[in-house]
Amino acid sequence: METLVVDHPLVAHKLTVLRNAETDSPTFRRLADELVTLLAYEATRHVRVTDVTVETPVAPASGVRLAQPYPLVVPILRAGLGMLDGMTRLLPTAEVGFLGMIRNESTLKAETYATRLPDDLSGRQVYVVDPMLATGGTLAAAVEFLFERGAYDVTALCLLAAPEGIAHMDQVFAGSGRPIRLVTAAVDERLNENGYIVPGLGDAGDRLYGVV
Ligand SMILES: O=P(O)(O)OC[C@H]1O[C@H](OP(=O)(O)OP(=O)(O)O)[C@H](O)[C@@H]1O
Ligand SMILES: O=c1cc[nH]c(=O)[nH]1
Ligand SMILES: [Mg+2]
Repeated sequence: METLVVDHPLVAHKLTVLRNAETDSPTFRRLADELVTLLAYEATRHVRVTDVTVETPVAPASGVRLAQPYPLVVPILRAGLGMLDGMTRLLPTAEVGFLGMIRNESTLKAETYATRLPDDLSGRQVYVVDPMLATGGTLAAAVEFLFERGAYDVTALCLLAAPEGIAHMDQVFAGSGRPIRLVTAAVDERLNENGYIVPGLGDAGDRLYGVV
């Protein structure tokens, strides 16, 4: 998996506030939204465009516009919803599909409880948004699902990633031949015995939406 850690002082600043256990939920939501827009700028570097010519008030100018079919953005519920608006702000013509997944906190295995995606993703560029890549079980299952439906490539935007999760993705998709990219604000040290990212930011879903 091609991994890009966005190295920028504004990203580092916002991430530091997100990590702080004293940051309240409204601030956490706002900063997650701001951060994803900064990550999305890098994550869309490979978005497909077609050449066009427009008439400026002065002369013809060569340019580009987003190619069709437009990209598909897939938030992984629940925490990924906190990154959806920031993503569609940058890609307003994108379609949105939904994957509901939850990690069983005893086994750390991902379970899928909802899918609302186009049946045929042939040729589509897909952007998966989920704040946390921990063991990698959730993202691997999501990417497998998207490839089964024909996705052309998948770019994951995660606020934080663990080395174990990146290694898991590399192992699962070794030799798959399909482009998979990760854009993240930081790769942290490790996972703890409960599968939480260290130092991390805690449970992203709970910090966005409360403990349910
Ligand atoms: O890499 P993994 O070990 O699979 O863990 C990462 C997953 O855990 C979190 O979701 P969670 O299962 O807590 O669901 P939630 O969004 O409803 O809180 C996170 O948003 C990822 O989806
Ligand atoms: O640190 C972690 C790991 C998985 N899910 C989270 O929300 N946080
Ligand atoms: Mg959670």
